[in-house]
Order: sequence, then C-alpha cells, then structure tokens
Amino acid sequence: MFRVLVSDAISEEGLAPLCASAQIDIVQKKTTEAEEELHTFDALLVRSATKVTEELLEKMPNLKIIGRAGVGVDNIDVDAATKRGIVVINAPNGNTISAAEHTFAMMAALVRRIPQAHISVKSREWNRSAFVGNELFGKKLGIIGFGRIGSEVAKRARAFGMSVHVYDPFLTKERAEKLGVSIHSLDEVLAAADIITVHTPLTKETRGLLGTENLAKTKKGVYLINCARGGIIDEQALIPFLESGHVAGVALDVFEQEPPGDHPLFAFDNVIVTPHLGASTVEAQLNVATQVAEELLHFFEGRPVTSSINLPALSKDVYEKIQAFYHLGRKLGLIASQFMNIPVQELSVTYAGTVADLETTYITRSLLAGFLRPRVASTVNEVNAAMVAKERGITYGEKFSDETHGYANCISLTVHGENKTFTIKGTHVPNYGDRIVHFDGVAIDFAPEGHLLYIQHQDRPGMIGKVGNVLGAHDVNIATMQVGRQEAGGKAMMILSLDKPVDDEVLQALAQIDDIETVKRLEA
Ligand SMILES: NC(=O)C1=CN([C@@H]2O[C@H](COP(=O)(O)OP(=O)(O)OC[C@H]3O[C@@H](n4cnc5c(N)ncnc54)[C@H](O)[C@@H]3O)[C@@H](O)[C@H]2O)C=CC1
Ligand SMILES: O=C(O)CCC(=O)C(=O)O
Repeated sequence: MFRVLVSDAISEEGLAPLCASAQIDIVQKKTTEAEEELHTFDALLVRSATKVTEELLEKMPNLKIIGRAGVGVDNIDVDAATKRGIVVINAPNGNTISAAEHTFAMMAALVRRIPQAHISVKSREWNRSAFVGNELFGKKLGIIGFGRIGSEVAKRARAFGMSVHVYDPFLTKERAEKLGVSIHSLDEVLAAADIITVHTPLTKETRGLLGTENLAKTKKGVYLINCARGGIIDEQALIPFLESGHVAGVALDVFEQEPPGDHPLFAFDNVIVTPHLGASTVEAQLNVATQVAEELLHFFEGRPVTSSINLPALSKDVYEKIQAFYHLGRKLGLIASQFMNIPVQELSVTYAGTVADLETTYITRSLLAGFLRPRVASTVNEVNAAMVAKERGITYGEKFSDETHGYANCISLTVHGENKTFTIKGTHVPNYGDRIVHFDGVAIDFAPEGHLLYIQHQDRPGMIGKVGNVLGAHDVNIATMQVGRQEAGGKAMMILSLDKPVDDEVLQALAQIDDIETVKRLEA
C-alpha cells in the first residue's frame, strides 16, 4: 500500500484514478495538519501553496515522489529532493492554454482599461472619455520566453493582427519561422515592443530580468505583463517608471511574495492584478491533476515517468527497450562495488553492440546507483546517483565501442581504485537473462543473481572438491559453480551461487585452504 498526501486543492475528478487504486491510500490535508503522520507518506502532491522545503523533506523520510499539479516547481526544493533520491514530477502542459488565455485577457484588459472602467461604472459613474484605450491590432508584442505558454500567446497575438518579436536564447530559427514570429536580442525586443509579456521560469538568470537597466531600454508608453513568475519583472524597479509615465500600464498575475499584502504598486490606477489565476480554470485543473495522477500510478507500478524534473525523460517505448540493460547495469555496479571494497576514484562504462544505440544515460545512472548502494547509508537511486558520486569524489564516464566479444550487446565497467583496477563485463540475452562474461581479467559465464561467492586460487587439481567439502560441512548448498582461468596452472577463479548467504566463519574456513588467495561474498 502506498500512502499519498495531497496537501493543496487539486481537482478531485483528476485524482480519481489514484483514488480508485486499491494499492493507494490518499490523505487530503495540509502538511501542517498531518505533522504526526508525515513520516508515513510515499508521495506528496502539491500545487503552489505548499512549500516543499528541506525541513519538510526531513520529516518525510519515506517520500519517494513529489508531484506538482502545474508547471513551476519553484515552491519545491528540487536539489534537496534530488539529494534524497526523491523523484520530482510536474504537469508541464495541462495548464498551458489557460495561462496563455489569461495572459491575453490581461493584455486586452490592460490596453482597454477594463478593470478601471468596471469599478467606475459600478461606482455609478459614466465617464466614457476617461477610459480611452489602445488597439492591439498592428502593435508589436515582445515575448520573452518562448516555450509552451509564450508560443500559445504568440498564436493568439497573430490572430489579433499583432507582430510578434521574441527573445528566447534557446529558440531555433525553424520553430520561430513555423510560428510566424521573429527572433531578436533582448535589447531589440525591449526597444521595439509596444507590449512586453514574460513567459520564462524564474531562475538566477531571469530574476529581475526587467529591472531598472532593462526597463530604461523599453519604448516610452510600453505596457508590461507578468503571468509567469513574480520577480521576473522587478516590482520595486517599476515604481519610478510608472510615476514618470514611461510605463503606460502593468498587468500582474504573479508576485515576488504571494499573497502580496499591501503592495506599493496597488497605488497605481494603471496597474491591474489577479491573484495567480493563470491556471485557475476547471479545464486546466482537471488536466494537471489527471497528468500527475497518471504519472504517480506509473511510478508505483514501476513504469517510467515522463515528466520528471530530476530524471532524464524516458518514454514508454524507450523504457521498454532499455529495461533489461537498466537491471544489468545495476547488477554490474553492485557486484563491482563489493569486489572493489576500497576507495575508488573513477568508473568507466563502455557500451557495445545493440545497447550502444539506446538511451545509455539512464543505464549509466542505474549502474552508478548500484555501485554506490553498498557504500552509502542513505537512499541512492538513479535520481541522486550522479550527485552522490560527485559528493564522494567519484567521477564517471561513458564510452562506446564495437567490441562485443561475440555477444549481441556488452556493457563493460572498469573501476579505478588507488592501486587496483577491476573490469567486469556483462551481456543480456533475451529470454535467457543477464550473464557476466568477463570478471577481473578472466572469461567466465555466470548469472548475476542471489548469494554469490568469489574465490581466487591457483589452478590446481582438487580445488573444487576442497571448496565443496568446506561448504558442505557448514550446511551450505551450492546451486551453480563456474570456473575460469587466465592460463593452465595460473590464476584461476570460481564463482559459486549459493542457496543461502555465508557468514564470516565460512569465509575464513575457505581462505585457509591451500592455494586459495581471496574469498569474497558478493550479493546481487
Ligand atoms: N500564472 C500561472 O498560473 C502560470 C504560470 N506559469 C509559469 O509560466 C512560465 C512559462 O511556462 P511554460 O511556457 O510552460 O514553460 P516552458 O518551459 O515551456 O517555457 C519557458 C521558456 O523560457 C525560456 N527561457 C529560459 N530562460 C530564459 C531566459 N533567460 N531568457 C529568455 N527565455 C528564457 C526557455 O527557453 C523556454 O522556451 C513558468 O514560469 C511557469 O511557472 C505556468 C502555468 C500557469
Ligand atoms: O497551481 C496553480 O494554480 C499555479 C499554476 C502555476 O503557476 C504553474 O503551473 O506554474
């Protein structure tokens, strides 16, 4: 049974698939009301009201996934979640249309002074000359940030006969041409636009993007709109530009502090505001709730999630192809880590054959997580493996090669320790399973499963019998045994698969046999 805490107002209809699952127990409460049981939840579902801080995560040690029913994840400490191996997902496009329509509604309201006129008429006034506005037709719209919402705003602007000037450093020429907009530098957009609307995430680069310096570059009489995130337009910096009339009007749906309280901008008649309503439509809320609910179900069923913030995106098709290698990678890392139970500096992974054409980043993350698991006390998985490796000074890299050693695919892991280097190679055989085909310089063939025992010895007659006798005397049954050697009479090894794990006493008894040099327990 998985326990899900829904701590913000999320569409009940959208959550229905989760509620219907017999495997899922849903609790709808604010985190502050669930203090006593926070440690029991596997998943947390939020909108923007819940602040998912490091402190909250500390109280939720069982948490595996955080779902944001919306786009912006700035209310979630994603780094802290990543560090703990918690997957963060969002609903990237469920509210795009609503946010674009709200932006457009704000734009029309701003240039036609609709909110001001509305208040005036309801105050029993009839002052038509006080509310002369501007047409949108023929105006230049500057869009900063041309992702999902920015591009939907552009489509609507073109339908209104506006020309659209875009600044987005990541926008390709092809996409701009397809949507009938022109790409410009930020300065060009600032200088040309009659109306500027921002649609970027709030990042180090975009915080204060429209501050004093850039506001001074805008056209006199410009209108500004922020329906993205508070702080992209610097609220304090706006004040002198509104006082001087340089900025003709501002529409804000979002604020640096939400709720904004008694904000100095509210004193300006030409500043119109809404309380973060961009996504507040029945349709958007149903969409985002349905998207995160479906993703959560996939996650709990062990299927891939497609909208994770802290994992590489993985479609169902790709997941199905890499699944087998993902498990093989995990086993290679796990076995190598136990074999090289010394400090290591570097892991080098080489992919050959069919696996080299797949999304190997995921496989490498899985291998890294397998490698780190015996070494760290906290949770380590593909979400935080790269971060944990970095913290421990372990670097890793991927290579591609043609050397498959006769197999259709081969993953090779070389671990570099201070005075020792170790290589393990594995292959996945469809309908048969994973096989380790090379272990520390010796060609061998065994399944990386269960309780394994590695014995390195001199190649002498009678070794197998001696090992069998010791294990038999300790009531340990051998399921399979594979032997390999570099050359006759030289270094040889046995890999045994046992029905139960062996204790230190058995290891010591085996190590005392003449010609046995090393004995290691390996759990896979
Ligand atoms: N008011 C509301 O209720 C809602 C607000 N939002 C917010 O709207 C914003 C946009 O959302 P989406 O379009 O879905 O995101 P998106 O990720 O599809 O698009 C963001 C765009 O910003 C661009 N960008 C990033 N850094 C930039 C920079 N320094 N300068 C210029 N462009 C930059 C990116 O290349 C990308 O094209 C986000 O902040 C999101 O949180 C989203 C939904 C509802
Ligand atoms: O959940 C909401 O209403 C806010 C939506 C939003 O800002 C977002 O999706 O980024």
